[in-house]
Amino acid sequence: MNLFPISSDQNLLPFDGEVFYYPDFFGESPGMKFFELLKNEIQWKQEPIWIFGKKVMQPRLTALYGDPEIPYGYSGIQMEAYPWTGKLQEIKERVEVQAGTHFTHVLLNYYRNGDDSMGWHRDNEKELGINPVIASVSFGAEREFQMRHYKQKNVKVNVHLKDGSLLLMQGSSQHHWEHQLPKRKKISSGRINLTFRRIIG
Ligand SMILES: O=C(O)CCC(=O)C(=O)O
Ligand SMILES: [Fe+2]
Repeated sequence: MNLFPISSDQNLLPFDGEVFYYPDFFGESPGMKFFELLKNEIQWKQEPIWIFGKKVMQPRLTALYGDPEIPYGYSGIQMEAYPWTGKLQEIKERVEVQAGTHFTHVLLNYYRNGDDSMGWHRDNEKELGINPVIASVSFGAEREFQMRHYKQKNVKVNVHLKDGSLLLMQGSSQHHWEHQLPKRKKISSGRINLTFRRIIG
Protein backbone atom coordinates (compact mmCIF):
# COMPACT_ATOMS: atom_id res chain seq x y z
CA MET A 1 0.00 0.00 0.00
CA ASN A 2 1.32 3.44 -0.91
CA LEU A 3 0.89 6.11 1.74
CA PHE A 4 1.90 9.64 0.84
CA PRO A 5 2.79 12.37 3.33
CA ILE A 6 0.30 15.13 3.93
CA SER A 7 1.12 18.80 3.67
CA SER A 8 -1.14 21.67 2.84
CA ASP A 9 -0.62 22.21 -0.85
CA GLN A 10 1.10 19.07 -1.95
CA ASN A 11 -0.79 16.82 -4.33
CA LEU A 12 -1.68 13.62 -2.42
CA LEU A 13 -2.08 11.66 -5.66
CA PRO A 14 1.06 10.29 -7.33
CA PHE A 15 -0.50 10.55 -10.83
CA ASP A 16 -3.79 10.85 -12.75
CA GLY A 17 -5.41 13.65 -10.77
CA GLU A 18 -5.06 16.15 -7.96
CA VAL A 19 -6.14 16.02 -4.32
CA PHE A 20 -5.10 18.72 -1.84
CA TYR A 21 -5.57 18.51 1.92
CA TYR A 22 -5.85 21.50 4.29
CA PRO A 23 -6.03 20.00 7.81
CA ASP A 24 -6.66 23.27 9.68
CA PHE A 25 -8.83 25.02 7.12
CA PHE A 26 -11.41 26.08 9.72
CA GLY A 27 -8.82 26.77 12.44
CA GLU A 28 -7.87 24.65 15.44
CA SER A 29 -10.68 22.41 16.79
CA PRO A 30 -13.66 24.35 15.36
CA GLY A 31 -15.65 21.13 15.61
CA MET A 32 -18.32 21.54 18.24
CA LYS A 33 -19.47 24.86 16.85
CA PHE A 34 -20.07 23.58 13.33
CA PHE A 35 -20.87 19.97 14.17
CA GLU A 36 -23.63 20.68 16.71
CA LEU A 37 -25.11 23.42 14.60
CA LEU A 38 -25.26 21.34 11.42
CA LYS A 39 -26.43 18.27 13.31
CA ASN A 40 -29.41 20.27 14.57
CA GLU A 41 -30.30 22.50 11.65
CA ILE A 42 -29.87 20.13 8.68
CA GLN A 43 -32.91 18.09 7.55
CA TRP A 44 -31.23 14.70 7.82
CA LYS A 45 -32.82 11.61 6.25
CA GLN A 46 -31.81 8.02 5.76
CA GLU A 47 -32.35 7.40 2.04
CA PRO A 48 -32.52 4.12 0.13
CA ILE A 49 -30.22 3.37 -2.79
CA TRP A 50 -30.37 0.67 -5.44
CA ILE A 51 -27.45 -1.73 -5.50
CA PHE A 52 -27.58 -4.40 -8.22
CA GLY A 53 -31.38 -4.12 -8.40
CA LYS A 54 -31.88 -4.28 -4.64
CA LYS A 55 -33.15 -1.47 -2.48
CA VAL A 56 -30.99 -0.94 0.61
CA MET A 57 -30.84 1.85 3.15
CA GLN A 58 -27.70 3.96 3.06
CA PRO A 59 -25.49 3.42 6.14
CA ARG A 60 -25.55 7.15 7.02
CA LEU A 61 -27.89 10.15 6.98
CA THR A 62 -27.81 12.58 4.06
CA ALA A 63 -29.20 15.90 2.89
CA LEU A 64 -28.87 18.04 -0.21
CA TYR A 65 -28.85 21.83 -0.19
CA GLY A 66 -28.26 24.16 -3.09
CA ASP A 67 -29.64 26.40 -5.77
CA PRO A 68 -33.24 25.07 -5.86
CA GLU A 69 -33.83 25.53 -9.59
CA ILE A 70 -31.14 22.97 -10.53
CA PRO A 71 -32.16 19.28 -10.08
CA TYR A 72 -29.60 16.80 -8.84
CA GLY A 73 -29.60 13.00 -9.17
CA TYR A 74 -27.39 10.75 -7.06
CA SER A 75 -27.08 6.93 -7.22
CA GLY A 76 -30.52 6.54 -8.74
CA ILE A 77 -32.29 8.97 -6.37
CA GLN A 78 -33.56 12.26 -7.72
CA MET A 79 -32.97 14.65 -4.86
CA GLU A 80 -34.70 17.95 -4.24
CA ALA A 81 -32.32 20.50 -2.77
CA TYR A 82 -33.25 22.57 0.25
CA PRO A 83 -32.27 26.24 -0.11
CA TRP A 84 -28.91 27.36 1.36
CA THR A 85 -28.96 28.17 5.08
CA GLY A 86 -26.88 31.07 6.40
CA LYS A 87 -24.31 28.70 7.91
CA LEU A 88 -23.95 26.63 4.74
CA GLN A 89 -23.61 29.81 2.71
CA GLU A 90 -20.84 30.98 5.04
CA ILE A 91 -18.95 27.67 4.75
CA LYS A 92 -19.49 27.64 0.97
CA GLU A 93 -18.02 31.10 0.55
CA ARG A 94 -14.87 30.23 2.50
CA VAL A 95 -14.40 27.04 0.49
CA GLU A 96 -15.02 28.77 -2.85
CA VAL A 97 -12.10 31.13 -2.21
CA GLN A 98 -9.75 28.19 -1.74
CA ALA A 99 -11.21 26.14 -4.59
CA GLY A 100 -11.33 29.05 -7.05
CA THR A 101 -14.76 28.04 -8.29
CA HIS A 102 -18.47 28.46 -7.45
CA PHE A 103 -20.60 25.61 -6.21
CA THR A 104 -24.31 25.03 -6.86
CA HIS A 105 -24.91 22.25 -4.32
CA VAL A 106 -23.65 20.65 -1.16
CA LEU A 107 -24.31 17.01 -0.33
CA LEU A 108 -24.09 16.45 3.41
CA ASN A 109 -23.34 13.12 5.06
CA TYR A 110 -23.82 12.44 8.75
CA TYR A 111 -21.96 9.36 9.97
CA ARG A 112 -23.53 8.79 13.38
CA ASN A 113 -20.66 6.54 14.53
CA GLY A 114 -18.09 4.13 13.10
CA ASP A 115 -20.80 1.76 11.86
CA ASP A 116 -21.84 4.36 9.30
CA SER A 117 -19.82 4.44 6.10
CA MET A 118 -19.68 5.06 2.36
CA GLY A 119 -18.50 2.47 -0.16
CA TRP A 120 -16.11 2.79 -3.10
CA HIS A 121 -17.32 5.21 -5.75
CA ARG A 122 -16.32 8.07 -8.02
CA ASP A 123 -18.16 11.38 -8.17
CA ASN A 124 -18.36 11.28 -11.94
CA GLU A 125 -22.03 11.96 -12.69
CA LYS A 126 -22.21 13.69 -16.03
CA GLU A 127 -24.02 16.73 -14.57
CA LEU A 128 -20.75 17.55 -12.79
CA GLY A 129 -18.87 18.08 -16.06
CA ILE A 130 -15.60 16.60 -17.28
CA ASN A 131 -13.12 17.41 -14.51
CA PRO A 132 -15.20 18.43 -11.48
CA VAL A 133 -13.79 20.22 -8.45
CA ILE A 134 -15.23 18.56 -5.33
CA ALA A 135 -14.59 20.29 -2.03
CA SER A 136 -15.00 18.04 1.01
CA VAL A 137 -15.28 19.59 4.48
CA SER A 138 -15.24 17.51 7.69
CA PHE A 139 -16.48 18.29 11.22
CA GLY A 140 -16.47 16.06 14.27
CA ALA A 141 -14.84 12.63 14.59
CA GLU A 142 -11.71 12.03 12.54
CA ARG A 143 -12.26 9.27 9.97
CA GLU A 144 -10.02 7.57 7.46
CA PHE A 145 -10.72 8.46 3.83
CA GLN A 146 -9.32 5.99 1.32
CA MET A 147 -8.57 6.48 -2.34
CA ARG A 148 -7.48 3.86 -4.84
CA HIS A 149 -6.62 4.01 -8.52
CA TYR A 150 -9.54 2.77 -10.60
CA LYS A 151 -7.42 0.52 -12.84
CA GLN A 152 -4.52 -0.29 -10.52
CA LYS A 153 -6.55 -1.09 -7.45
CA ASN A 154 -3.45 -1.80 -5.34
CA VAL A 155 -2.29 1.83 -5.62
CA LYS A 156 -3.86 3.48 -2.57
CA VAL A 157 -3.67 6.80 -0.78
CA ASN A 158 -5.22 7.17 2.68
CA VAL A 159 -5.79 10.38 4.60
CA HIS A 160 -7.30 10.93 8.03
CA LEU A 161 -9.83 13.72 7.62
CA LYS A 162 -9.73 15.74 10.81
CA ASP A 163 -12.24 18.09 12.35
CA GLY A 164 -12.32 21.37 10.42
CA SER A 165 -10.35 20.08 7.44
CA LEU A 166 -10.83 20.65 3.72
CA LEU A 167 -10.00 18.15 0.98
CA LEU A 168 -10.06 19.38 -2.61
CA MET A 169 -10.41 16.77 -5.36
CA GLN A 170 -9.88 18.13 -8.83
CA GLY A 171 -8.30 17.65 -12.26
CA SER A 172 -8.90 14.14 -13.59
CA SER A 173 -9.14 12.59 -10.09
CA GLN A 174 -12.80 11.52 -10.50
CA HIS A 175 -11.96 9.60 -13.68
CA HIS A 176 -8.99 7.71 -12.36
CA TRP A 177 -9.52 7.38 -8.60
CA GLU A 178 -12.34 6.05 -6.47
CA HIS A 179 -12.80 6.78 -2.78
CA GLN A 180 -14.56 5.41 0.27
CA LEU A 181 -15.10 6.00 3.96
CA PRO A 182 -14.82 2.56 5.62
CA LYS A 183 -16.50 1.46 8.83
CA ARG A 184 -14.41 1.85 11.97
CA LYS A 185 -16.05 -0.14 14.75
CA LYS A 186 -14.17 1.61 17.56
CA ILE A 187 -15.41 5.11 16.69
CA SER A 188 -18.46 5.99 18.77
CA SER A 189 -18.86 9.69 17.94
CA GLY A 190 -20.31 11.40 14.90
CA ARG A 191 -18.81 13.06 11.84
CA ILE A 192 -20.45 15.45 9.41
CA ASN A 193 -19.05 15.77 5.91
CA LEU A 194 -20.01 18.33 3.29
CA THR A 195 -19.12 17.83 -0.37
CA PHE A 196 -19.59 20.96 -2.44
CA ARG A 197 -20.29 20.38 -6.12
CA ARG A 198 -21.04 22.41 -9.21
CA ILE A 199 -23.81 21.18 -11.49
CA ILE A 200 -23.41 22.41 -15.03
CA GLY A 201 -26.95 22.01 -16.37
O1 LIG B 1 -17.53 11.44 3.96
C1 LIG B 1 -16.62 11.58 3.14
O2 LIG B 1 -15.52 12.04 3.44
C2 LIG B 1 -16.84 11.17 1.71
C3 LIG B 1 -18.09 11.71 1.11
C4 LIG B 1 -18.16 11.40 -0.36
O3 LIG B 1 -17.33 10.78 -0.92
C5 LIG B 1 -19.33 11.87 -1.12
O4 LIG B 1 -20.25 12.47 -0.55
O5 LIG B 1 -19.34 11.65 -2.34
FE1 LIG C 1 -17.55 10.94 -3.07
